[in-house]
Amino acid sequence: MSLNWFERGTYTTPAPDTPADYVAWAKRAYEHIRQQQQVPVSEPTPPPESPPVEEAPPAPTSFLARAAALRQSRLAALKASLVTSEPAAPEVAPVPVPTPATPAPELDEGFLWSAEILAAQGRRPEEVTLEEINWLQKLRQGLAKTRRSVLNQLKAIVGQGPLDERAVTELETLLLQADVGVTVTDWVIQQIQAQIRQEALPPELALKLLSGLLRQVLERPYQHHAPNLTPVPGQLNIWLITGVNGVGKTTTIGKLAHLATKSGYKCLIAAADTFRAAAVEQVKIWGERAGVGVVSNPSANADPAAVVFDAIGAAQSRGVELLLVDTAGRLQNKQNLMAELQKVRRIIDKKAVNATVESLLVLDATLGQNGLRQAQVFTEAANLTGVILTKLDGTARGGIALAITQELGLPIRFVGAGEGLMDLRPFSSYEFVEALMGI
Ligand SMILES: Nc1nc2c(ncn2[C@@H]2O[C@H](COP(=O)(O)OP(=O)(O)OP(=O)(O)O)[C@@H](O)[C@H]2O)c(=O)[nH]1
Repeated sequence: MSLNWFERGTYTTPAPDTPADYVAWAKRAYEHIRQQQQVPVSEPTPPPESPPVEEAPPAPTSFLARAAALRQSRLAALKASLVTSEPAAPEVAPVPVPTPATPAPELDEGFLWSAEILAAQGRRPEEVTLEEINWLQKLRQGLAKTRRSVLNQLKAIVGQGPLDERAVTELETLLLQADVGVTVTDWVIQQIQAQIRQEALPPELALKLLSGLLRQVLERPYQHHAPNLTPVPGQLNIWLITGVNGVGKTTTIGKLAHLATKSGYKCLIAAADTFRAAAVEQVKIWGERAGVGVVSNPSANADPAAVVFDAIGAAQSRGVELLLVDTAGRLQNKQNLMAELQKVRRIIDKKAVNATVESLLVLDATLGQNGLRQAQVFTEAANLTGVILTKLDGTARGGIALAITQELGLPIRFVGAGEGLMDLRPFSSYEFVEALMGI
């Protein structure tokens, strides 16, 4: 099977020890990606005229400035080493360079940051793909608003030195502003206070402590749910995709279908949001983009359960492994919504006895705490097993991810950070917190 894009995997390679090792790792990953693209490594990185580090920027004083300067110097070292280790340009007639499927990677600060995140998780540079690097950069850019509006101030507080009571109060305000929610904020503050009562924390350790606490909150649902959500190959998996209209359900189904086909799964979509005719048309367009068939019923206001019935039949006869079911999301009438989702569920349980069923709620991150209230309704109606958080690219409320895991007790399974086919990936608490807090 090809690379499984649903798997987060646990990697065993030890993370690099020193900053220099991280640079070497990034260099190998960069060269590996360039080789995969069959583009000569030589042309895009002109030697720095004079190493940027030696251009004597004003002496950084704060912890944040020092960290940024350190990253810049690593980047300069990485570029320089790439240039010096190149073979001489071959003296052969130019061979037409195949057009790469995706543009050549930029060896920039974003690449280095992404490489560090992958290396720290025990990945090997030879396994890394450009899509992963691009995704991490996208996630980091997506969370930039949250980071800038709130968390940069937050880091400045913990980065200034030992935390006093005033700093703790400021921390509290900032976490609430990021839509982290009262419960999580209280818990984080309690933990931090317990720690600073014992010792004054240097800035680096205070930041680490904070990141660790945020990760703990995001990972709490794994006590009751598996940490990964991967379709079981060779059997039918049915994922019910629920959520209010406009949160990005259809787009998400298209993106999931794309991940599935890329990973080698046989995938099918059931257009069971029959309430709006346009919804069926939209889902068909996404199905086409992802190269996945769509089962629908052309008659107006067709019974969604009947569409699901037909789709299960088609899935079983075609050996489909992942059936994605688009459901209606109107909330005007909770009873109807509940009855409809329950009917769909009954059909699945009857007709696909052995299928692995997931019920995933799509939430729009830009709605912040309001999204959580919608979620309560679906929790009652749809027997939810996880959440997909969309539109992280357009919000300063990225902290809502923490409120979701805390308040709903459900794992975040995927995050969306853009409108393109590739802009959705399985959730990783490590990557999320690094993108949120990353310097
Ligand atoms: N910026 C951004 N936009 C997104 C994302 N996901 C979806 N969208 C946009 O959100 C809008 C609504 O997306 P849909 O997929 O149609 O939402 P829906 O929940 O299916 O809504 P209905 O079709 O009305 O049921 C579209 O313009 C999408 O392009 C995301 O991760 N980031």
